Amino acid sequence: MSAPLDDGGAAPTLEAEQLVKRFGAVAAVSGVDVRVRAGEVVGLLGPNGAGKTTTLRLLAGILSPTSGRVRIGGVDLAANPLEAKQRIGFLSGDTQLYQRLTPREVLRYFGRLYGMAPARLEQRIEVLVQDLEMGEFASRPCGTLSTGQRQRANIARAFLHEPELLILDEPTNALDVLSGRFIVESIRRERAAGRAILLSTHVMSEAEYLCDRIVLLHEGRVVDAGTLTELLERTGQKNLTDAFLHHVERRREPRGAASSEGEPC
Ligand SMILES: Nc1ncnc2c1ncn2[C@@H]1O[C@H](COP(=O)(O)OP(=O)(O)OP(=O)(O)O)[C@@H](O)[C@H]1O
Repeated sequence: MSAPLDDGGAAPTLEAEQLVKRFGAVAAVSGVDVRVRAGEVVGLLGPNGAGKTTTLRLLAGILSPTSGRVRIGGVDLAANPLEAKQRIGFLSGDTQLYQRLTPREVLRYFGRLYGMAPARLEQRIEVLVQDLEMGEFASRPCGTLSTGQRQRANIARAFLHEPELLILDEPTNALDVLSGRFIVESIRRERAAGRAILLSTHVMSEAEYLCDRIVLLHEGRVVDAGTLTELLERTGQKNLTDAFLHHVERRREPRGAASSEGEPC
């Protein structure tokens, strides 16, 4: 099933329709629709191999879809990739910083790639160094930074050009509780500033706290989508972990054994 994942209202910043991605015989993504509006955090959840990273890469223009369409701020990603990508800040799960450059130098490098005016770029770097509390390590080579420090620098890179859409692949992966909460709060600030945010996570408590809507992906398809309240009501569960397990385990049952519970959206 695919879901429109939308509740009406203003035009979404991100709009993807019927995304399909095959790698040879592997159907990684099989007809996914996603919409995210300004000032909204949407969480993409699913078990390992569900297609989360592939979906985020398709939406960020890192991968081309086998079929389907993506628009960012109304700009078609396939037809105008440069214009569409200017509107995106992407945090990939495997982002590597240049080991010998400092976070400030990395940000300067990417700011130039984004075509930012020098004065604005320097101002943004200082704002991000302050907001993400990077002062202590912003002038040290990235190769010497801890996991949490590196992730702050990666997040700064995604936020740098004030894109209207943030696509974040597991932004708190491998971080301790304090560092994770710090990143979550920085994402909430970006939402308050009006950005549209799509992120993947395996941390259910984080999704419950942060996400305005949640999309559950399983075997490349959307199996449920909505607010936390809607997901809990539909599955009759008390928390997101149980709602998630409800969907995954239901799909593990032998063919024909799954209940006739209506598919939402
Ligand atoms: N380049 C590729 N070539 C072949 N298969 C791929 C490729 N990239 C992803 N896949 C397959 O597509 C499916 C979805 O993978 P994907 O990485 O998108 O899942 P995921 O939900 O992000 O998983 P995880 O939570 O483990 O990171 C998997 O079966 C994976 O093996």
